[in-house]
Amino acid sequence: MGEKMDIIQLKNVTKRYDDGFVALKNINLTIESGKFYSLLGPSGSGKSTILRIIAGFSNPTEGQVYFDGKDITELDPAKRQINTVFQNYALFPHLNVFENVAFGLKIKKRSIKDIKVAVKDALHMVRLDGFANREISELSGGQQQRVAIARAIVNEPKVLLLDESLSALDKRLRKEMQFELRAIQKKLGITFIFVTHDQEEALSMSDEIFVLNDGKIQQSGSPVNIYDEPINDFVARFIGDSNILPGRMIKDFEVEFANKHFQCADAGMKENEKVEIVIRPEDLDIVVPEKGKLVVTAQTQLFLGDHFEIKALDADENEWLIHSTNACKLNERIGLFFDPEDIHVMRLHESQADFDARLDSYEEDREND
Ligand SMILES: Nc1ncnc2c1ncn2[C@@H]1O[C@H](COP(=O)(O)OP(=O)(O)OP(=O)(O)O)[C@@H](O)[C@H]1O
Repeated sequence: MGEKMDIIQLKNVTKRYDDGFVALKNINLTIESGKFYSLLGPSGSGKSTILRIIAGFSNPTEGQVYFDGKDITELDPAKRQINTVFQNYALFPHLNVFENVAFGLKIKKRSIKDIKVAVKDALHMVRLDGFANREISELSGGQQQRVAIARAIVNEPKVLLLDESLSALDKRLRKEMQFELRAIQKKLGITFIFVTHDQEEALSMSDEIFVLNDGKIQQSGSPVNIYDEPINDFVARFIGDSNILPGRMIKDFEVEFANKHFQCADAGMKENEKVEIVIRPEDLDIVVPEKGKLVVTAQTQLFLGDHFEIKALDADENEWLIHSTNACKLNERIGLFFDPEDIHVMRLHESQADFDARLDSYEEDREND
């Protein structure tokens, strides 16, 4: 694979639908060739709208879309070197696997010989050798998914868009397809842009994640970067479990929360600036009370296979979530130990009430899924 280059750019893209609803607010993003990207966000955050704009099925109200440095904002979708795999796969039920995959090439009037070779290669790529003559109704969900991918990659797109395309699969198959998709992307070396509202899925598959909320990009970066350095409490809560507490910067590298002063790894904020601190549950170690930086009392404990999830209260009744490989005694004082770099300090961006309302609607949507 050659040098990394920018393949898609969205510049100041705003989308206002006919009813006046603004689904995207001044989106700027850059996609490099050969990488696996996820657009991650709750329902209604604008993920599919971005995908439709990249594919050309929808036009931005303001702003430009560039492909390989050329402005394609007004270009017909069929003329873009971009293919989409839709959530419902949109396979033709009356055509068999071969005919489904061959469809686009037939429209392009490629020779029968070429089509046969290309379809065979595409089916091989998605590990469906020998399935060419099967009817769509004779395939499992995962196999249909793979036919949909074969049908897209047979056109040799430079970019493949995948819209919530694993959401119809059961959990086990979904995991399998996550590995499979990632493997296909690596083999092909083309850019994948994957839409999901599942943070674990995005974290495990992507080179880069764009976290979206309310029509805006909240944060972009590698999975590790987004997990370890969430930029605001939306991202901190959306990605993984967190302990989030109000705090105050004392000075560089010193922060106050839970009525105590702690060393931290953050600097450059104003003295007395109000902040929020994030500590991930797996960064808390349980120690004897005398050695703890904080003393809490464990209230509940759940065994989750590879760790215990413990909920505990500190002296101010702040609740702490702890992931521990060892069990602890309930209703007894335990110490919590953490390193300065495990404290992540966030500046305040939005009111708690606004955030809570959004989180509630996100959780409702997940429950309805
Ligand atoms: N044609 C339309 N007219 C008006 N509003 C629309 C239209 N299409 C989408 N929207 C609104 O734009 C917002 C973003 O929609 P979009 O489908 O991009 O979200 P999403 O993040 O992909 O959500 P989901 O995960 O539920 O698919 C939503 O509030 C949606 O109701």
